[in-house]
Amino acid sequence: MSKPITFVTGNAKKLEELVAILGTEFPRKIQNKKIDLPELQGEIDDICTKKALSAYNLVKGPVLVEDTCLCFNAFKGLPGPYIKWFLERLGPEGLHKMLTGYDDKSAEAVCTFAYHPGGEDDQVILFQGKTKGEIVSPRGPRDFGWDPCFQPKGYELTYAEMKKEEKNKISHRYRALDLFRNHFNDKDEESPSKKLKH
Ligand SMILES: O=P(O)(O)OP(=O)(O)OP(=O)(O)OC[C@H]1O[C@@H](n2cnc3c(O)ncnc32)[C@H](O)[C@@H]1O
Ligand SMILES: [Mg+2]
Repeated sequence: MSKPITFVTGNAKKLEELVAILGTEFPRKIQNKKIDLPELQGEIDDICTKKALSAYNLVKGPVLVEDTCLCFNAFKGLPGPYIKWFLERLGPEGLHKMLTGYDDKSAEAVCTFAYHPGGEDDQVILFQGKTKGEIVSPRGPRDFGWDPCFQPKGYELTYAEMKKEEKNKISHRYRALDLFRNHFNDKDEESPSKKLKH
């Protein structure tokens, strides 16, 4: 029997969505450790790889971490991995106001899971999912991050206004977890979609 995978996150909402998306069919047990790991500056793949390695150093077993970016196209990808600090200071209204003066309100939500299988010589594997959308004036409940100001492309509702099940069918997190799930189901080991060893 394989060891359980410890999902290390300080964010209860991420955990809630992971549990809902993976459902009961996922072949490995996932347990949670609530630690807000330090995140180094840099490009997303490096941030995630280092986050996974620091989680592995704490847990010394299979670990999973996740980092979420919100990338404004008008800002050439920023705030990206720094969205947490922008959101904390400015709120969803402020994120929308940042784009006043720019015609291009398009954005991309990017979720990267980093998995360390837990062995001393193992490498970190990344699974990345992206959902395109637009930054709008906030609408809907305020229980999860920037959900009120992100309206996915092709939808009339913001993530916050959508039913959880609906968000979980199209979200950046769903797409990343779909690759993660396939990795364990051995379906797409050689998939060309982003799955990199670090
Ligand atoms: O402990 P970790 O896993 O790092 O949790 P965190 O809350 O620090 O998360 P990040 O470092 O990935 O920062 C991402 C920011 O975006 C927010 N966020 C993440 N996923 C989101 C989603 O699906 N919808 C809305 N906001 C989200 C989250 O609350 C943070 O403010
Ligand atoms: Mg964080």
